[in-house]
Formats: sequence, structure tokens, C-alpha cells
Amino acid sequence: MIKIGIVGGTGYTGVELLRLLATHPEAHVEIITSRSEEGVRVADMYPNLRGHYDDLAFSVPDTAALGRCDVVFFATPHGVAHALAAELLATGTRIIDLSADFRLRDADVWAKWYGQPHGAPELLGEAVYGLPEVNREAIRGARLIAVPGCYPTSVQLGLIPLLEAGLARTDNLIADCKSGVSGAGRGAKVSSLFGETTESMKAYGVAGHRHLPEISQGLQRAAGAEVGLTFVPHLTPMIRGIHSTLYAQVPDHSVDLQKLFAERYANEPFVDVMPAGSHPETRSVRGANVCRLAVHRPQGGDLVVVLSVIDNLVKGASGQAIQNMNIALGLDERMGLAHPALMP
Ligand SMILES: NC(=O)C1=CN([C@@H]2O[C@H](COP(=O)(O)OP(=O)(O)OC[C@H]3O[C@@H](n4cnc5c(N)ncnc54)[C@H](OP(=O)(O)O)[C@@H]3O)[C@@H](O)[C@H]2O)C=CC1
Ligand SMILES: CC(=O)N[C@@H](CCC(=O)OP(=O)(O)O)C(=O)O
Repeated sequence: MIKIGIVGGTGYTGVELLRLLATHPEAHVEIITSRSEEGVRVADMYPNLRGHYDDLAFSVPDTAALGRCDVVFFATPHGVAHALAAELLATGTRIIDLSADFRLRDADVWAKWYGQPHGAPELLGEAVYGLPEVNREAIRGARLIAVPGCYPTSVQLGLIPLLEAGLARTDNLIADCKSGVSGAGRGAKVSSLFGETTESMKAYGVAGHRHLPEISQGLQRAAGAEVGLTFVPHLTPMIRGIHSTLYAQVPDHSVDLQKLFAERYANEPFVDVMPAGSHPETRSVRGANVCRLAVHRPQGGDLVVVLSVIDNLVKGASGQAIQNMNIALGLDERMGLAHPALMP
């Protein structure tokens, strides 16, 4: 069995890791940390996990104990993995980081967007960006994996077929994205209150959101050129899910876009290109490690619209993290992740 440690077990992505790993045939969670809930049994805090982790309790992070695990997931705010990664890697432990600590290649760009110096620039050369659909070979055997952000996963999967094929104009891409409230984490905040988020919707971060450089980095890699991207995230009254409506100018009408997308993702177990004319719904990916896509060319014009939906906590975080673990360890990529979504 693979010995697993999870740092940050009381957040939404931490408990989602527990839910998914409960049915993973090769994984055994040995350590789950929380500084605020030390000693509390996991099954007492999370009744949905009763019958699974009955002997497991939260403990404070202990680097020596984590270093005895085969894989440590960081489900923590940014900066935490920076502080512990080097020591853990030295013990031979693999790190799968759900935070943004190792997603950007450039430490100065990271510092600008995260408002603090990068805490481990010496590890950036080793860090692998864990989007399997573009980086599978590098993930195999990797010791330090940066799991992509939720918005970046949905936007990149939707636009890369057009960019890799050189079909989309790169100077005016638009990503109009809606997220459920769990994307903001489990910490108490006025902006996440039921009374603030129900029966209302709002944009935020229009002037610049920290996912902009991450998305741009991935799109530039796909396009082989600089990209101009407008990214507008929105908070919507749902718990889970991201719906991205993506706009790209595609002046070449000779290519069958439905076929292009279907072929690009033909061998991808967790990307579903829906039939022409589809409108994927967030509920159809709820709880599942899948991105559903639909490509449209309204009224036969130059503007192409791609619809992309994921569950922010699964393909946008914890499911993708486990997908990365499976690939890194040479397991079947689908192990523990094959279940369908909760809703039609
Ligand atoms: N929510 C989402 O949809 C997504 C989140 N992410 C990223 O994943 C990470 C976790 O997100 P999420 O689960 O929402 O976060 P939460 O805020 O819900 O949980 C954070 C967890 O980290 C622990 N923690 C906080 N500070 C420290 C610290 N200094 N040292 C050790 N543990 C700490 C907390 O427990 P305690 O304080 O008790 O120790 C808690 O368990 C973040 O970086 C987030 O940006 C990525 C993709 C999607
Ligand atoms: C709705 C909401 O607040 N979403 C978060 C992004 C989700 C997230 O956790 O960001 P990472 O993937 O980079 O960790 C935000 O806009 O900051």
C-alpha cells in the first residue's frame, strides 16, 4: 500500500482527498494534519466518512512523520508547501501540492501575484505542472507536482485544442468563468456567507486575478506564442462547480472543430467532448474527476465558443491530485477515480 500524508485535512480539498482515497485500492492515509483540530477523529468531524477512517485522527504537522510517507499532499494555503517541501523531498517523499506554490515557472511573477517572496525558488526546476492532458510524460516519476488551479484547469482544457492547432488568434482570448462558493475554501469569510452568496451572482478580480498568469503560462505553452487573455471570474450561488465560457477568434473555417476536439482528447480518460450543440452543466460533473467540453461556432461566424465544466474540488483539485499520484507512481491513471458524477 502507498503510505499517504495529507497536510491541511480540515479544508474542502483535504476532506475531498479523504473521500476519494477511501476507495482507492492502493492508498492508505496514515497522517492527516490540522493545527486547529488536533486529536479529533476524522469520522467524528466528517460523518460522511464514518466507517472508513475510524482509527485516523488529526495531528499537527510533523515533518519527520510526514517524511515516512510515500506521498504527501498539501491541501494548504499558499506558502505552506514552500516551507516544508525541501525537507520532505530529501527524505524521498513525493509531494503533490494542491496550492499555487509551484505552479508558476518564474519566482518573480509568483511574488508579484501572491504578494510575498517565493519561498523555494531552488525547487522550481524540479516542479512539474500537473495537467496530465499536456504533461503526462513529465508527471511519470515526478517527485514534486504542482496541481493546477481550478479555473486554470477548466480554461486550459477548453482552449488548448484550438491553440495547439494554431487555429485561434492569440491576442484576444476571453475566459468568462463562474465558480461555486467552495472554491473560496472552508475558512469563515463574510463573502462566503449564505446570505451574501444566495440568489446573487457577482464578478470579482476583473483588474487581475492570481490565476491569470497561471492560465496565460499554460496557453502560451500550447500556442508557442504570447497570448492576450481577458479572464473574469464570478462567484455563483452553488456549492461546487466551475462553468467556463471561452471565446476565441478562429478565422479558418476549413477545420471540423468537433473532430479536432474529439481527436485531441480521444485517449484522455477524464475529458469528455460532448456531441455538437451540447450545453454541459456543472451538475453533470459533480463529484467526478471529469471535464466536459462542448465547442460551438454560433451563426457560422469567426467567433468560436467553448463551454467547459468541472467540479472545482475534483478535476479542479483533489481528483486531479490523485490522477497525478497514479501517473507518478506508474499506476492505472483511473484508479480510485472511475465513479460517475452524482447528477445527470
Ligand atoms: N477550494 C477549491 O476549490 C480549490 C482549492 N485549491 C487550493 O488548495 C489549497 C487548499 O484549499 P482549501 O481546501 O479550499 O482551503 P481551506 O482554507 O478550506 O483549508 C486549508 C487547510 O490548511 C490548513 N492550514 C492552514 N494554514 C496552515 C499552515 N500554516 N500549516 C499547515 N496547515 C495549514 C487548515 O487547517 P488548520 O488551520 O487546522 O491547520 C486547513 O485544513 C489552497 O491553496 C487552495 O487555493 C485548489 C483548487 C481548488
Ligand atoms: C470562488 C473563489 O474564491 N475561488 C478562488 C480560486 C480557487 C482556488 O482555490 O484557487 P487555487 O486553485 O489557485 O488554489 C479565488 O478566486 O481565489
